[in-house]
Amino acid sequence: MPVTLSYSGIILETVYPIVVLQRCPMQKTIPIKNVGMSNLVDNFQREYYYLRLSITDICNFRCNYCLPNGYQPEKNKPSFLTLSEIENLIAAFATLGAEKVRITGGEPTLRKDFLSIVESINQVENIKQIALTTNGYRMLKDVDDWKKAGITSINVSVDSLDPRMFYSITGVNKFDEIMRGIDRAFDIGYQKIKVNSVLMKSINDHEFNQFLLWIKNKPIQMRFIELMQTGEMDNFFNKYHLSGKVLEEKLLRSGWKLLPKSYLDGPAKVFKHPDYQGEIGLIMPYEKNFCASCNRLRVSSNGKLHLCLFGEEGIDLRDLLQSHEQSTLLQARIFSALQGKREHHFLHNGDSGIRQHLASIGG
Ligand SMILES: Nc1nc2c(ncn2[C@@H]2O[C@H](COP(=O)(O)OP(=O)(O)OP(=O)(O)O)[C@@H](O)[C@H]2O)c(=O)[nH]1
Ligand SMILES: C[S@@+](CC[C@H](N)C(=O)[O-])C[C@H]1O[C@@H](n2cnc3c(N)ncnc32)[C@H](O)[C@@H]1O
Ligand code: SF4
Ligand code: SF4
Repeated sequence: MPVTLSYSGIILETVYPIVVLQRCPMQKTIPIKNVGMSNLVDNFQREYYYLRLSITDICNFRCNYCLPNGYQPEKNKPSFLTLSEIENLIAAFATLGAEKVRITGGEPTLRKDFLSIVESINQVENIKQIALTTNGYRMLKDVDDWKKAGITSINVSVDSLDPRMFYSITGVNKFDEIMRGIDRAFDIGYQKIKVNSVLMKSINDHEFNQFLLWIKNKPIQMRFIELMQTGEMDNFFNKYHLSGKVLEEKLLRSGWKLLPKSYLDGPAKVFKHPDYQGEIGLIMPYEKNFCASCNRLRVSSNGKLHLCLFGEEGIDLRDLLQSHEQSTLLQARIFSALQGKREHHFLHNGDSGIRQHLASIGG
């Protein structure tokens, strides 16, 4: 059944009625609740203030859980969003209420115009945080420039504190340099660094106590991420997935306390202990209700809006990123698409949608 919606006086033709109909098969009037609101709110009353923007899917690492064979160039692939397309995109999201942009990839810092991208996002009114997720390859050399350009917070992936294991997971022998990059970030004034580690049974789970020791006197938020199943994994997931619940119980037993969350925070459950300067974050996407607090949307490096980390093909925005004058239409398309966002992922059924690996969208 076609449904006509309007946003800021513009008639929207498509509102993804199938999703809505599946939720209420008996209803003739479709209850789209958020029509006419200027902020990004979905049909489950979740609000979106946080955009994860992937600026490239190229990566120079070969993480065993992500790109075990390294980055494979594709023929006839669309080019990455240009600086001006990114400016138009961020301006539209900011008008819709986004306050935080996370730049991710692939490895985002490999883009030659990385600093210009950050600088231009920094000019957009209403954007309060520009965060970066990086493998840390360029951190030691470039973190000063990142800060000057406007990066407000950095998440860096370090899957092991043992340099040999680090090499075996990532395929890159840069452990010491990445550690020095983190130190440099503190030296130049970052108050906190978040470190991501994908939890893998018998690969790095035995390092938990070393990680604790590491953050005792450092303001690091050490995050353990449950391995998520993606299309390119064969037996990897079954062999190595470990629930973060075990760590949560351990933390609670030894006096760590769950901290409250801000509306701009990502999905980690964050714990604090009076004897530690650092914090522990657990990202547990297989936990019940993980998606209830979803506050983020994603745009891929070729300009597709992804409502969920897992799932659909993406909604092309690129034709509306060509000039500032298209902003209202662009906002309308984003708003309309959001009304089709699903309540949660279907990872429990082994369904990661089209997601072959997380480098394609930035995690
Ligand atoms: N399933 C799922 N995983 C997510 C989501 N957001 C982030 N992650 C995973 O969390 C891990 C860390 O992500 P980061 O890029 O560091 O960002 P974040 O945890 O959202 O960080 P903050 O914005 O600093 O709170 C990655 O492995 C992501 O794939 C999400 O919405 N759903
Ligand atoms: C896709 S990477 C992109 C940014 C950057 N290259 C990096 O590694 O930080 C973003 C995050 O996704 C995580 N990730 C990748 N594949 C994953 C998977 N299958 N399960 C859980 N986390 C994953 C990585 O550990 C990293 O922290
Ligand atoms: S997790 Fe990040 S660094 Fe590792 S292969 Fe994927 S995109 Fe590259
Ligand atoms: S899996 Fe999808 S719905 Fe759930 S938190 Fe992540 S992006 Fe949001």
